[in-house]
Amino acid sequence: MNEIRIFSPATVANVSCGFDVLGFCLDSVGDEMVIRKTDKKGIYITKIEGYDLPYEAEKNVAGVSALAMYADAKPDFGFEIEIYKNIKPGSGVGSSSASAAGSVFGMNVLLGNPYNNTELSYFAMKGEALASQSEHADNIAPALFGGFTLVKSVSPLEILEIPTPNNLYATIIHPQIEIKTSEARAILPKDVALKDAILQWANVGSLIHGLHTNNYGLIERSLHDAIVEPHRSKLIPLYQDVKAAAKTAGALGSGISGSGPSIFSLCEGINTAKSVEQAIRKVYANSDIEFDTYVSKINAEGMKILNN
Ligand SMILES: Nc1ncnc2c1ncn2[C@@H]1O[C@H](COP(=O)(O)OP(=O)(O)OP(=O)(O)O)[C@@H](O)[C@H]1O
Ligand SMILES: N[C@@H](CCO)C(=O)O
Repeated sequence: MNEIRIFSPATVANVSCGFDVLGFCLDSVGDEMVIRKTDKKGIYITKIEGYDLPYEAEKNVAGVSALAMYADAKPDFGFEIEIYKNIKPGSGVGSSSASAAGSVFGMNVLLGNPYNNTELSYFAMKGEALASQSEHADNIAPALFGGFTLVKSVSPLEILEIPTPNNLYATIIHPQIEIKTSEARAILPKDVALKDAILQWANVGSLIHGLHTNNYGLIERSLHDAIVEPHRSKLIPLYQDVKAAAKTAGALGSGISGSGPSIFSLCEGINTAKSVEQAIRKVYANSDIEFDTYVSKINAEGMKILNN
């Protein structure tokens, strides 16, 4: 195989209480990428469609992750990368991660799969760091592993796969503003109060237990963020109104998707997810804010090969 076309999924990071640790994969939105071998050694981004992004490999997250893997693999050929971007950069559903993870996933297949998903996540984090000025894997991991993931540690990198209840859906609303992850990280406090930390790790533990036991009530009671949301929600217009409308329409809970501005709601069943979508659309419909919404099942597979 000398060329591969893939679907590289959008992802939701943090998942309320799990800042920089938890994430899940979406299946209704993602980028497409083509990676092909070339005789010319090195990494070359040869086509970008959808959004205006750098062609220089060192300035594009897809190229940075690819270069990191290339330096380790040392093949006697090069790779060309085409990016067909559907995920708006700065939207909060892992646009940078879809590129960073997709390039190394595609290269790995063309190399005969010498690396596992944790090793691929390591390379992809190098690309993610270009976008967010920090190495975090909570979008990268669900994009590569699929489903829900927990990043146990970054150094050494250890990623845990968490079971996904089969009737869990996500409703996403994306107000058309851009929030760069690097900026949304810069406003966070360096220290947290012990009482908030206790609440946070209690919720992370109970959320994980709820996912393991298909306990939707426990998932609902765990979707709270005492540490990051109070600072970042100020960046998102009508955030509290969206949360309230989603809850009234039956959502288990809502939170900021990644660094925002997208807002996710987790729902039991597709009918509830669609009702929540209708309810939260009304919140922005009465404002001058452009937005889009979608409902997505949790994508248990992650990356998809489109040309095999
Ligand atoms: N291939 C790429 N895809 C997306 N963004 C890229 C890419 N290469 C460089 N960038 C830059 O990375 C930034 C987007 O990453 P950022 O992490 O801020 O947003 P996001 O990934 O969409 O959201 P989040 O990480 O919160 O889910 C933009 O400044 C964009 O110009
Ligand atoms: N955990 C990261 C995810 C960014 O998508 C942050 O919130 O800054």
